[in-house]
Amino acid sequence: MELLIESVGAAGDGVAQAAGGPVFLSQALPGERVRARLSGKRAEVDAWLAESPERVAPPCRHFPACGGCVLQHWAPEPYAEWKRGRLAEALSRAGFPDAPVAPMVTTPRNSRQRADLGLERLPDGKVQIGFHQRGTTALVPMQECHVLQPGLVALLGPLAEALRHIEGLRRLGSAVINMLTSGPDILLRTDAPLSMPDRRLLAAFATAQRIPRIAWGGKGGPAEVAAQLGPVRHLLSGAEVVPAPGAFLQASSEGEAAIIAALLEGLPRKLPGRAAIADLYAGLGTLSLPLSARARVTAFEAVPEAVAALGTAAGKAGLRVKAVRRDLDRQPLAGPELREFAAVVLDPPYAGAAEQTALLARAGVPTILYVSCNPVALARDAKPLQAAGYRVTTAVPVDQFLWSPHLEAVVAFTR
Ligand SMILES: C[S@@+](CC[C@H](N)C(=O)[O-])C[C@H]1O[C@@H](n2cnc3c(N)ncnc32)[C@H](O)[C@@H]1O
Repeated sequence: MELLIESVGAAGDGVAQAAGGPVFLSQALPGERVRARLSGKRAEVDAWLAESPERVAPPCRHFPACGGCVLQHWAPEPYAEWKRGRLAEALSRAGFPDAPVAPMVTTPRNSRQRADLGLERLPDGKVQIGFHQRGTTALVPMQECHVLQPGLVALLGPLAEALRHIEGLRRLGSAVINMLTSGPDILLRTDAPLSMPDRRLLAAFATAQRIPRIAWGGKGGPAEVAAQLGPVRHLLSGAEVVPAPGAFLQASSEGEAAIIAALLEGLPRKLPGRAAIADLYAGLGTLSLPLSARARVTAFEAVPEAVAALGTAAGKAGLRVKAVRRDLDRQPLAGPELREFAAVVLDPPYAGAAEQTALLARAGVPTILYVSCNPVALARDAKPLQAAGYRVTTAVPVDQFLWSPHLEAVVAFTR
């Protein structure tokens, strides 16, 4: 059948209307006409009858097989406007149709400082490293990448070669690589324990590649250091933090700076002298540390290693940040304990923070700064704020994950 693509959906696919309702087509752009075969809710393109003038040549040889990027074929301006529109739509769904959504802050190519990659041993013993194919568990072995930092990509060939000789990797594993101030920091997870020769091999690899630390863990288990050649440190707004292996970092330092700038912009110009800010889901303190320039900060986070790292970093730098371990799903901040805060920043994981936001709304915290990586959760979590009389004063979309459908946003709600 012939289809006209009307829009791009939340997952980055073109959307057309067929007799039975909307159908989704990979790599199709608004205004394009295609001849396609229907397969459930999806359609496979047989022929492109009219192409969009917004179509561009994807820069990466792995596109579209690699699941890391789905929108490399779209020109930067309409792509940016589409992402901005997703934030406007999410806020509109929450009851804020007139929210002042800023233009999207873009992040450069080759700027991502953190990658979570798959590992797979092939029948011939070689090891492949890469992102997964979209919607499958199959790996696309990475030879180039236009979103990750070049230094990170350059490590992958030598890492695959070293892992070839590691007995602890039987078939499948993963590697989180954080590009820290002190150099690459690698957390390997494999399907068998490391042997002594494995540890020696990893130490030799770390020496050859100047990698201060390689850690290892089983699937989902605790991580242990497998090779440590030097100190590990990372600068966050000028403060020196020692992240645990695999620790959460914002995807790029440019995106991190944009989020911090949007937060500082969203805070009231004048905070009372004794004012305090709460930073919920604080991680290593990426946001708490710069916020402490405006007021004292209490940072709440579930992961004990992150709480310890932030507490130590703030103490050493003499910053007014108190780090508190707390599982905010089990024990969200509520009622009287919220009264001391002039502003609350929250940066929850993908699932959002439904209960916590409802409690913030009920407590009437004057300023709530929501850092979201999921517009669907944001739309849901912002509803109680609308019902409690909050308005959106600033809303900044940040393209932390270039060419993916993921959207990061910083939204200021005030009352
Ligand atoms: C999106 S990250 C943000 C981290 C930090 N704000 C930053 O900018 O680097 C979400 C953080 O929430 C933490 N987290 C996840 N579930 C949590 C929970 N139930 N209670 C408290 N923190 C949680 C994670 O450990 C992670 O550090």
